[in-house]
Amino acid sequence: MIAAIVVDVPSGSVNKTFDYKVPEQWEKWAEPGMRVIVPFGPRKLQGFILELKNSSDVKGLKNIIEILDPLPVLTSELIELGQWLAGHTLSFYITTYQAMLPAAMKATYEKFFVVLKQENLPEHLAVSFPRHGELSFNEVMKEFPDQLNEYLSLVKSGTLDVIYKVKDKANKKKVKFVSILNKELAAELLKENQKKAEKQRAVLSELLYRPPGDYLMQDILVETGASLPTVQALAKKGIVQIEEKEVYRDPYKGRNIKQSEPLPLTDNQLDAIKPILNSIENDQHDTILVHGVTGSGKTEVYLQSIQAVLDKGKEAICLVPEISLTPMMVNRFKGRFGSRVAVLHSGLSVGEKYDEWRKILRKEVSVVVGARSAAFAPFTNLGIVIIDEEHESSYKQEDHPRYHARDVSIWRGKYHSCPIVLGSATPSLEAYARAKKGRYILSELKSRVHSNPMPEVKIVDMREELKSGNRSMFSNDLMEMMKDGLKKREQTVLFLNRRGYASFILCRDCGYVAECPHCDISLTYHKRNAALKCHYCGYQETIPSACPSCASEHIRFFGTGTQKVEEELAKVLPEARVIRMDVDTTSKKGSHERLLTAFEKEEADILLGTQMIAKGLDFPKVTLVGILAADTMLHLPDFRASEKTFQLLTQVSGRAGRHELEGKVIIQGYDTEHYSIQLASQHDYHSFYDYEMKTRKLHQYPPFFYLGLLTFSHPDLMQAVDASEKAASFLSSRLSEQSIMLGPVTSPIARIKDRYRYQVMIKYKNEPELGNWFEEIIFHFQKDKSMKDLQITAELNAQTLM
Ligand SMILES: Nc1ncnc2c1ncn2[C@@H]1O[C@H](COP(=O)(O)OP(=O)(O)OP(=O)(O)O)[C@@H](O)[C@H]1O
Ligand SMILES: [Zn+2]
Ligand SMILES: [Zn+2]
Repeated sequence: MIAAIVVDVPSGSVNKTFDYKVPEQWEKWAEPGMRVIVPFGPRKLQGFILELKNSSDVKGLKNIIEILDPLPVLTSELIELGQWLAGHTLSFYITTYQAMLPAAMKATYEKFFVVLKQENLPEHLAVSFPRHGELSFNEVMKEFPDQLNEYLSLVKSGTLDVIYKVKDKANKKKVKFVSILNKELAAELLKENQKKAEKQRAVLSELLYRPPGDYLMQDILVETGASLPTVQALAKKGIVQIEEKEVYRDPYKGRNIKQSEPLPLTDNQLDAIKPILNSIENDQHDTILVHGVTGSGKTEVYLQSIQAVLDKGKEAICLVPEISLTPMMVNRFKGRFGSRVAVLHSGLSVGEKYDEWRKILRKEVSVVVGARSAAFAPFTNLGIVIIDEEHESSYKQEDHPRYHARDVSIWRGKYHSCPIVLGSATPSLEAYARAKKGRYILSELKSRVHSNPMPEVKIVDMREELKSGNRSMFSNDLMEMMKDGLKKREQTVLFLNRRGYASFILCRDCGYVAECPHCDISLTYHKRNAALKCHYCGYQETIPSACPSCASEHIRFFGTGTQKVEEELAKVLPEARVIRMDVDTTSKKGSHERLLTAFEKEEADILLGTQMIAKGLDFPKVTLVGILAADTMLHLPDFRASEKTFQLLTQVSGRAGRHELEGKVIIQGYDTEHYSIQLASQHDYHSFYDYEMKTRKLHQYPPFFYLGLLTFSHPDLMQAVDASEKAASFLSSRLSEQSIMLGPVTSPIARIKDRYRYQVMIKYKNEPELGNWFEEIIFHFQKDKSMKDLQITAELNAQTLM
């Protein structure tokens, strides 16, 4: 039997499968989708079996060394999806398959020195080798770095050899259980009245007191104060039995989740769910865009759609952006579907994620709630994929494979003939345009559930405030309303828009801004360790006390951070209890949840935070939302800047007045005339859509054109320019008339990690060969040995130009 295997070598010449022989003893259970270890040149590498066949054209095939999985980890659907995805995102097969699996299943490789000729090994090195004769390469690097050359020359002379070992990180958690094996012996021992076996007797009486069964060793030890050797002694005597069993690490263990029943849907919700249920009923693939204003009850529509899918014996995936995957959100799903829900998000440990994933593979759950990569959940009877907050940019992975969860989901929807639901209060222009064209079904929820009005929004121009003598970061209106809220014991959400808000160091005399010496980007100020950091390469330096350019002492931190707002709040509203949520206060595991729960229990009056409080929160007592610095994002070099601003303001405003109490919103900024701010304050998505579509059309941006992007980077500027020019001339002779080529030009960030970056952008409507041309370009430069420092990234449907 022959296996076609894709091997863990992400490089151009190996994006294909290799044939290996399946050793006889494994022929019975080898299956496509299993991970294997194979020899590859001098190394051992991980790979996936994609296909089994009877013959191969290749002579002298090597054997598979090991099959890692007892069952396939990639379903036949995922194998097919991976091949499509590799083409669609211009990535390697191996990279796409690895992206579908939890990180724990990705092999790591470790190098070892082994002794071939003991007699030639110098004494001072021989002592470092453990008895089994294998010394880890990493250990040498760490412990004896200056001996490395000596080791390497011994490899050359044949005294030592280097071997590679594959390490599988996917460890299962095993836990010890104990049970009574022989009741009579136990009873006998209990009767004895010796002092010395006191602890043993405590264990036995505890076990005999309980109904017969296996008990967690840990519990028994805690209960009786005995130690493990005590129980092991009992096991030796044949009185008890100790067993190791595999258990799942459950991140939500011990949590009390209130069960919820389906709510009777409002008329609006009934209208919105109709096309979804119709699609489920008829096993039909449709993409349905649910455009529902904030607080319109989209989640209930999702939950009841999922119920309909489960009733048919099928499975459901619900994707949620990482930052709104709050415990509150998880509880809504667990409350409805209980232990049938698995959760996948980055807050889980590698082991926890692996366990949640295996529950899916083993069909122990039928609902998955998770961030982007949950789109690959290995269900085999998928009945629906729901993408909440469809417009979120985090659904696009900005690293290989550069996939969009929406595209992956729609592919799967076609495969399983089931509906894909996209939901948002502020749909992406792409999705809404497709819905208008009839490619998606449009389902609108125009009003809030409790038929509350949308909150009243007031825009405040901070330049006017300054003119009238208010130098604080809060406008007079916002101050008044916060005070009012305090009096009425209602709650306030204060949102500080950080994205695009450079917290950099600026010299007030000469305008000098501290920049990274390796990247063309300003350094970010970190108060906690008084350092300046580069977010692209990790470079760090201490804050200068004088300007390096003019020696002035007026060099200081510029920009508003949440910490600063908190300090100011303490000055102007000392009686208010404030909870601050940002990367600093939520870095510890569980702190995110703790803070939100405290706010929910009304232990604070004001929730102050950044992007992480913008979405999904549903607190009945919140009546005021204040948005500080609403316009900062508008100045980013990003054609989506207006769209992102509109979405963010709408989402944040939507936190106010969701239940019985009416809500109010204050938007503060400097560029408040901008249409994205004005229209967000009027909750007018449709006018925003029309206006923004006109600008996109005028400037030939998505959704009217796709963006193809080729980025060249090289330590030598001229080489980067040269390569990009060659590529541009190659493309310009091939592109159709309708397409537009821009560049080569420097990338918006011209240098990262000492590599200069140049880009060529193609705006196109229909260019079926473009992917092939990009690959040809990459392949061409890969063959060119003089260009080995060149890196190229290619994208067919770029979301940003950064
Ligand atoms: N049919 C219903 N009857 C009563 N209450 C409902 C109903 N549907 C939803 N709700 C409640 O209305 C509130 C808002 O619903 P939900 O959070 O789902 O809105 P949403 O559309 O997801 O809003 P956002 O986009 O702002 O997150 C929730 O507290 C929810 O429990
Ligand atoms: Zn200066
Ligand atoms: Zn840097």
